[in-house]
Amino acid sequence: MQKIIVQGGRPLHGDVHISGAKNAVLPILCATLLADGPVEIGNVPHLHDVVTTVKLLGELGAGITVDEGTLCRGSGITVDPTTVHSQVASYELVKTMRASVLVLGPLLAKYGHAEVSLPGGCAIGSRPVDLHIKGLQALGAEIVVEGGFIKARASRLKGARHVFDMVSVGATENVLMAATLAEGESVLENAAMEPEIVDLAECLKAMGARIEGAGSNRILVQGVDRLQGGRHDVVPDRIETGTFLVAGAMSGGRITAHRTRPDTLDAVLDKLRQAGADIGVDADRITLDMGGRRPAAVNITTAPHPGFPTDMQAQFMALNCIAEGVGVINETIFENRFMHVNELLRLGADIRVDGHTAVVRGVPRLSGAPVMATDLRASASLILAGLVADGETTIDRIYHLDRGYENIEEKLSALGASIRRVR
Ligand SMILES: CC(=O)N[C@H]1[C@@H](OP(=O)(O)OP(=O)(O)OC[C@H]2O[C@@H](n3ccc(=O)[nH]c3=O)[C@H](O)[C@@H]2O)O[C@H](CO)[C@@H](O)[C@@H]1O
Ligand SMILES: C=C(OP(=O)(O)O)C(=O)O
Repeated sequence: MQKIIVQGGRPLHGDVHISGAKNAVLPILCATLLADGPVEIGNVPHLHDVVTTVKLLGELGAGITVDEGTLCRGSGITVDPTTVHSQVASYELVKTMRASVLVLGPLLAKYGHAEVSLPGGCAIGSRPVDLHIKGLQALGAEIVVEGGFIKARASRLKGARHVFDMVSVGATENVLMAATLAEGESVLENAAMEPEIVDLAECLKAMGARIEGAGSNRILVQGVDRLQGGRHDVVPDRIETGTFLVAGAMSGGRITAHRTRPDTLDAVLDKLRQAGADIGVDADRITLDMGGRRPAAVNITTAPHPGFPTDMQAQFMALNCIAEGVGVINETIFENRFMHVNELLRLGADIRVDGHTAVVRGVPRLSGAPVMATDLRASASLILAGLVADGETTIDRIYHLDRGYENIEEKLSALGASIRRVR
């Protein structure tokens, strides 16, 4: 089992290059199933979740070509869906990565049937898929849940107006992908507005889909008979960007994140400014300068985009742990996303949890200790805390981290952190 060892106390300075977004590339890889020809995807991050998705597409029969380093940004993956011969996504793969459920809409729309294992819950919450199912049913699919599988059929999906009961990123993605090949017009109301939805829509449009309004809560899709191959570069990862900026802020340093998209990070940048950081923004660059200051505690309530992202909650919890003052964090998206609290307590943090609310009283110093990663962003928060703790912090179970951060140790080392992976 691999571990990460961090020696705390070094301010971070310098430049970091941001990778393509995990939460954009996974739906985009699934969307390639809709095409009648090869789809080339650029700026693909090297992540375990990407490997799992590629494995799933391979199991369905798609041809996969990986072009390492042939593109100036990230690597490229070409998916040729013309050889797909199976419409069944097995439990073995879906259970390791819930984004696999995003093959449901594309397979159903393209082949008229699909069987996808129910993803089940995960450490951060129960994560149901009823909204995905209801949205596809609105397009005319017949769906039963049987033997742990979602079994869907439709001779051809039919465009419809559908209002999502609540904002769901995954359900919006699944239904949006399915609607591209449905007959006639679909109107998706109360749609999620995340930048990853916009990126998915851009990729679908490059394949010939007719979509308007992605990024707003009302998406219009004119169904087409077929989608062709195309090419698309994945949007930079706003959560990776935010994680590095928080690391800079906690350490009192100055860092510049390159190849990012500041316009996807408004809520996070606002909170960093409130914490006392000077933030400079360019078209594809963000510079954070803390000038050696200790951050001020910030209050946070997670919400669908453009609200504060749940995927940045754990990292800001780490910031509040060493901030001046008291920060109150409300988690409204996932019922169990405070798994990092007990580990942060082991480092000397002062946190009290009551239901969905955590009250964090900043302490001047944390002290290094062995801790255990429980999920992806919890792992990131423990690294951030370790970077400013006295002495050594050892983080166990870091396989969670490899799902969503490309070369995090190398990137942090280049900024001056003392961090290494041991096997
Ligand atoms: C709105 C939101 O912030 N979504 C986050 C969610 O996306 P992800 O797509 O995983 O989750 P959803 O956006 O679908 O979930 C939002 C909420 O809706 C509920 N729900 C969802 C689907 C469904 O069929 N039924 C149902 O009740 C969920 O339990 C949750 O409380 O996790 C991702 C990974 O952390 C984040 O990148 C997304 O920003
Ligand atoms: C929890 C996350 O991802 P997933 O939905 O893939 O588990 C995340 O990106 O923070």
